[in-house]
Amino acid sequence: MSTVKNTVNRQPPVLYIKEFCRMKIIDILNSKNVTLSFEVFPPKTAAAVPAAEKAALDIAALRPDFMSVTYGAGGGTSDFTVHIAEKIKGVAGVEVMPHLTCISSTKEKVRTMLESFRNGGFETVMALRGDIPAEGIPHRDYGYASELVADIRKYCPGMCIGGACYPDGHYEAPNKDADIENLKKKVDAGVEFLSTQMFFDNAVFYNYLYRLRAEGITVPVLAGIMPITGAKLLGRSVTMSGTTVPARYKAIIDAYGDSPEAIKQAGIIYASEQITDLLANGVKNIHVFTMNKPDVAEAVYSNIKPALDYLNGN
Ligand SMILES: NC(=O)C1=CN([C@@H]2O[C@H](COP(=O)(O)OP(=O)(O)OC[C@H]3O[C@@H](n4cnc5c(N)ncnc54)[C@H](O)[C@@H]3O)[C@@H](O)[C@H]2O)C=CC1
Ligand SMILES: Nc1nc(=O)c2c([nH]1)NC[C@@H]1CN(c3ccc(C(=O)N[C@@H](CCC(=O)O)C(=O)O)cc3)CN21
Repeated sequence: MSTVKNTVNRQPPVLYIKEFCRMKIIDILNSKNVTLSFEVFPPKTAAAVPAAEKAALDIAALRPDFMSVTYGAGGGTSDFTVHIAEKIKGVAGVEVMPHLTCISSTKEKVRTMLESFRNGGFETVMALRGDIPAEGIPHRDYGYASELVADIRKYCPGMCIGGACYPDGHYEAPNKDADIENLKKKVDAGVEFLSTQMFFDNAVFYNYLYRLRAEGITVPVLAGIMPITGAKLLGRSVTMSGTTVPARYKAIIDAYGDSPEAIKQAGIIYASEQITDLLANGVKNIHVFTMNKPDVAEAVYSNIKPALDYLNGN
């Protein structure tokens, strides 16, 4: 008589993505010559939800190719990431990629978040390690984004995964070569496209892209553009990104920093010019950190829309 071996399956059950969500970000990137996407961040408190919702929906009304919602970055809280993402997708019908960070998370929390992404109909997640909190790391389930990528692959097969990369090198990496080697591991773990940290010097980006391709990293790379609309934002951005600020940008901040209106317009012009140059040099995918400012997103978009339309054959 044969016996059936009673095996205990210790693997958690796999989460399947709902049928109805169909536009993965990688498919959007592959479907057009050039794309424009906008990033927003979630509110910090429940009281701030209506204003954040309105900002996100006003930005979505511009009809970018897709949007991303950060995971509690820059003072926001991850509690509202799914809520804001659902509004954008459900109300405006714009595809969304929620971010997910892992450094302050347990495996259980990651799984719960992935479940809520799946229930919200999201087919793409931006997998990040996340900023190290000032008060230290509360959990040690994850060390690097590549470990999160591996877990998403395991728990959510079929989920499209994006990752971050650093044209100026990540501030914790000993040098750019090591950073690119680590990036290769992350891509090999299952990242289908990359999105860069903000940069203000396109030459830095072109050089970086050349190095990625030479290392065999062939996935699409979204160029991350931050319109600097105030001197304070530049300070915060440099602190969080470690990116270099070209002398000509410093001169603009020095000249107009004290005039909110002048510096805002200068930031819009600088970002629009950066994007125009990137598109002219064959960069296909532009990702703008809108800082939840619909007027800034709209101004940048209207400057570059004719170029995008032309390159897309419209
Ligand atoms: N919260 C958000 O929405 C966003 C956050 N970020 C920030 O970007 C930063 C890093 O996140 P990720 O790029 O996802 O992290 P990552 O884990 O890919 O890389 C972080 C650092 O660890 C190094 N590293 C990676 N794998 C390694 C390995 N196997 N061995 C040794 N070193 C390794 C990298 O070179 C890099 O210096 C964080 O500060 C994150 O918060 C960036 C964009 C958005
Ligand atoms: N290291 C790092 N962490 C991030 O979270 C991050 C990046 N880099 N680079 C790409 C985008 C840019 N992000 C940003 C950039 C700036 C702020 C920021 O200045 N936040 C303000 C609050 C803004 C407001 O409430 O209006 C802050 O005080 O932190 C937030 C997110 C999120 N992303």
